[in-house]
Amino acid sequence: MAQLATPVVVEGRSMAILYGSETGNAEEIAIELEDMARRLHYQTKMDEMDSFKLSDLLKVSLVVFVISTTGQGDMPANTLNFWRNLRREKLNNSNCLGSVKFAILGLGDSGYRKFNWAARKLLVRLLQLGASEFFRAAEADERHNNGIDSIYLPWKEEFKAALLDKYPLPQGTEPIPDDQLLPPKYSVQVTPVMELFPADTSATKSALYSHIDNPASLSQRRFEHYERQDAKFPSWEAREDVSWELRTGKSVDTLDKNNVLKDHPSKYLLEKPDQRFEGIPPPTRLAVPQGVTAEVMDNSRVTPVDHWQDVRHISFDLHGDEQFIKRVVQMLGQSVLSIYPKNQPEDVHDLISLMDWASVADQPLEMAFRPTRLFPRLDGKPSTLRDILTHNLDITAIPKRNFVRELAFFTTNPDEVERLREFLLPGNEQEFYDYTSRPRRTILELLHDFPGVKVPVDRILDLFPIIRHRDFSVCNGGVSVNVAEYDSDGGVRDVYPMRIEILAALVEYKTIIRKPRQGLCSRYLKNLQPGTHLTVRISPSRGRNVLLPRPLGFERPLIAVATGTGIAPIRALLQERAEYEEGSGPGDSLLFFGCRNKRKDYHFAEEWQWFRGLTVYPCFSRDAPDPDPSPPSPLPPPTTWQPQPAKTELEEDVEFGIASDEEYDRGKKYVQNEIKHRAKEVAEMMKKGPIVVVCGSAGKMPVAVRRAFLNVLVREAVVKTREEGEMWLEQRVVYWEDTW
Ligand SMILES: Cc1cc2nc3c(=O)[nH]c(=O)nc-3n(C[C@H](O)[C@H](O)[C@H](O)COP(=O)(O)O)c2cc1C
Repeated sequence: MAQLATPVVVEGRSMAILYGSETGNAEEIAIELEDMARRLHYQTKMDEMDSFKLSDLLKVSLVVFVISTTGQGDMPANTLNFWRNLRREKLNNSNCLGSVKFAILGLGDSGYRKFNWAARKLLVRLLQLGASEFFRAAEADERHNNGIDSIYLPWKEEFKAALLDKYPLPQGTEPIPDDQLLPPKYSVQVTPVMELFPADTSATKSALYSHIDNPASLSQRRFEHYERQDAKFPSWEAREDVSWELRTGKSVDTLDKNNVLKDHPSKYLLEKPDQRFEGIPPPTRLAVPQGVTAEVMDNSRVTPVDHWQDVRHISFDLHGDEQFIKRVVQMLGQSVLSIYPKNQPEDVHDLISLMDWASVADQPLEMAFRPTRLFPRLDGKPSTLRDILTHNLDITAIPKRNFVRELAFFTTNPDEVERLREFLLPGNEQEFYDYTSRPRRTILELLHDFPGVKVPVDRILDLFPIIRHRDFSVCNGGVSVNVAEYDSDGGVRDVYPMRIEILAALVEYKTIIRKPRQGLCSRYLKNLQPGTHLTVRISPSRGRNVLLPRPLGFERPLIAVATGTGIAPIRALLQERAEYEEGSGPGDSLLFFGCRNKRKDYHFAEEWQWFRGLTVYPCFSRDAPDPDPSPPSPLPPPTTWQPQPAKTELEEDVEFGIASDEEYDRGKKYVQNEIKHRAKEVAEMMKKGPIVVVCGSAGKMPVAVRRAFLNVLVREAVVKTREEGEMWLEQRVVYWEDTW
């Protein structure tokens, strides 16, 4: 391993690097910036914005924010507390951040209407509170040729130069070069066996399998220690010998000395050994902040097996006290369920073998200092390396630059060092992309390609990314259907189970290296068995404020547009509205639902008839034109609309690569075309100031749908121009997009 180069502690030279990130890009950049700052001898603190108090900003000499924009110009979820504090009214005109010097790098996508809004909002507020910008802000754009790197990489170089220029290093101190290894940021240590069992100083390896003649042997006590921790994960000796047994067909109860029984630890296992490497990760739960217990009740595939996509309808019972259930009910129809996926046992085993970690894999770890996002075990027991690799670290993520850079320090093979460093040289971005992102190569696969790499255990938290939770829109709503207040004897329960459902499209694909791939969470969900208990989190979805308080919002008509699993939040909303039918009653609803085939992915088709006042226009993009053109709704087909030549700006959907009117006429139905096709009906509803909800994949669809609405408003003379139409949508309509 390379020699350590320790940054010098320089008085007053400190930097906080705070990130707001949904999918990890901002976090990766924050990690890189921290590395750069440490090499310039800054004392650093890098974390999610939410883990930082406002007053902490005053304690460091410089603050760098790396923040992406999500939703429709929204702040990422892990910044919301920080942002709420920053916006408190009583801070107005206080100049409370007068001593703070900051820089902002925003990440966004100029395909969205509110490009980099999170960074812009943050910048404005920090300046309002008296903070000063010590380096110019930049807005990286996913749309550029090299994605966010096109702006970020040159910005980083300029930023580094500015730091050295404005805050020079003390005389005699030089920046630490990139090819020298910095000390780890986090502290991980395998608990020494002697510390676990201090009385056992005379224990020797020969005692390992001989506790019959040495009843207090180290191995016996050590095994029992692990056994108590988690019956499913015995010590490494057990694993090694189980695989030996499977290979040789010999029994574990063999004699290793005359008349001494080799009492194998696997005798104590509660399950058959060969089950332990089947695809199901152990159900060990993590102490997720605000997490709740959910029990899987059902996990059914809703698309036929011959359909390209496996879509799951999964229901859970949440367990909590009355107060908790009431809180959840308040937001149920407009909430997201966060799931924390785990790695597969065979992948973990594979990594342990590759890294030669078998001898320590099942020993408890001491983590004096760990990343905020790395949640410990819920049962309070110390995590082992195998635990961390199973539940916390994303060993099948696509390797990022930080990972590859660090890895070069942990191989003794000079060819591997050269190859790894080559990836990161300026000009080799495409090569790196072709090796990693394009084929969606995983960290585990990369490590197989570089067999000389042996990562020391104390580096794992610095090196491997942490598993991110995945959010799923809840697809059921309403109060009465969800709360079971009585147990089977009719008595009131202390704990109220509450049913919560999601619709999850599993990500499975073939890449250019022709290996079938599965997302981490998809693989986890696919194997999730009814009866499994897991820790989840439930939180309001972003559009909630617009639609609540109930039932006010529900008195307005609804125009819902969904594609694919985007139907999930809309089903929840419709169920919520149905709750109020008896009272104030919801307005009429129109649903435009886009999918491929009527018989394959028309989710919840059989349910729509039960909603009063709902008209559904399904749009099947891959079905042949219906021989019977009558729509499945009681409304008469429109008579006034005629396809127009693509003359006006409003009709240039083709520019977006989406279906044109001609394609529509050939039977390719897309939601945006159908909206235009139903212009009269949509316009009538638009005049009533409806709630418009657009859910599904981000990108072209929401843009095309908004254009279709503008098209309708102009064609049907609700407004005169597109600009007026935009104002109509802003002011007269509640327009909510939930896309991902
Ligand atoms: C669902 C979704 C919504 C987004 N909304 C916006 C947006 O409103 N404005 C914008 O500039 N970028 C938007 N983006 C682009 C992200 O900001 C960009 O991909 C960024 O690199 C993500 O960084 P992160 O991984 O740190 O979250 C959106 C991306 C997604 C997936």
